[in-house]
Amino acid sequence: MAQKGKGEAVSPVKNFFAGGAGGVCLILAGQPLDTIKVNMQTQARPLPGQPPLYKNTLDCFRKISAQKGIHGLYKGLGAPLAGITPIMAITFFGYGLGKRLQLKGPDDGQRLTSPQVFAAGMLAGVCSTAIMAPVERVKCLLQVQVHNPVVKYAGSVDCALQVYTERGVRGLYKGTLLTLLRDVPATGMYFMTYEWLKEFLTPEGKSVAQLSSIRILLAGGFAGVCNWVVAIPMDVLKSRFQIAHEGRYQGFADVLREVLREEGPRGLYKGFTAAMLRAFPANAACFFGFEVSLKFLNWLVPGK
Ligand SMILES: CC(=O)O[C@H](CC(=O)[O-])C[N+](C)(C)C
Repeated sequence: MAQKGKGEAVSPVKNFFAGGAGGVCLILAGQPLDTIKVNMQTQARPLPGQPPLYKNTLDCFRKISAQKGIHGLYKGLGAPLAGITPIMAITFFGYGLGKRLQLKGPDDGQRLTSPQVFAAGMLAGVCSTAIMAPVERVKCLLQVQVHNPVVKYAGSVDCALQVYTERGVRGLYKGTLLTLLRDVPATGMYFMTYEWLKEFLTPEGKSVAQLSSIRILLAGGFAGVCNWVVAIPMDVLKSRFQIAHEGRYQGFADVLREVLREEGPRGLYKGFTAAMLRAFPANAACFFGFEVSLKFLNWLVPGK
């Protein structure tokens, strides 16, 4: 494909702050559908002859909002807001670092190829897992408690403290391998799709840096969808593993076996619709927030 303009200068530090702002936008736009996704993925198997608790995404939305109000859909918001902001900051930092490591200099004008962008994205996935794993653990525990009659956790901090008191740091980091397996390839896909689409959507004779807001939203939205197409099977296993009682599974192979035995390969795509419905607006908002913040930072502190 023809190169549309020079490669932009990359500053991992500016990426860090702009990524944090993108993370806030992502959560505000995507949290209700994330709650639905996790509840769909983790609902108990119905007894023979009984209907499932949630028949589909819409049914899950109706039941949770009828039971707990719209507030119920924002349950566990504290943890992702406090967690996703640094996660996205680190993700974009790792991505910037991955790009910088492959460039000759911070603004050498070279554009990275798609595999190089994918590699930078994978590095971002490794970096973000350090925070992503415990944040996802707390978030999943809180989200599934929505349909429990007994409220065990009063909120994100209480949940993190209880898990820490009962199981220590290992308890908080339960599901780290699955988080890595989910996010390393998915984050590669995320950034590769975004950069490719930005280039694709740039009109001939224009530079990628001049891309309109609507096209940034489109590229970001589709990047989120592609992230989840790759991530969802591992996400199903991760969510189940992270909410399971101690000793229920020996490892993730156990969870995989159980899902395949009980539900077949379709079970690995549970919550797919909710994940996709959330992915587009959440990531469109995220990349838009990121690009606007980066422009602002470049105006505030020109250069690297
Ligand atoms: C799983 C996750 O958090 O995905 C992020 C986007 C989203 O929809 O939440 C992207 N990324 C994995 C790159 C952080």
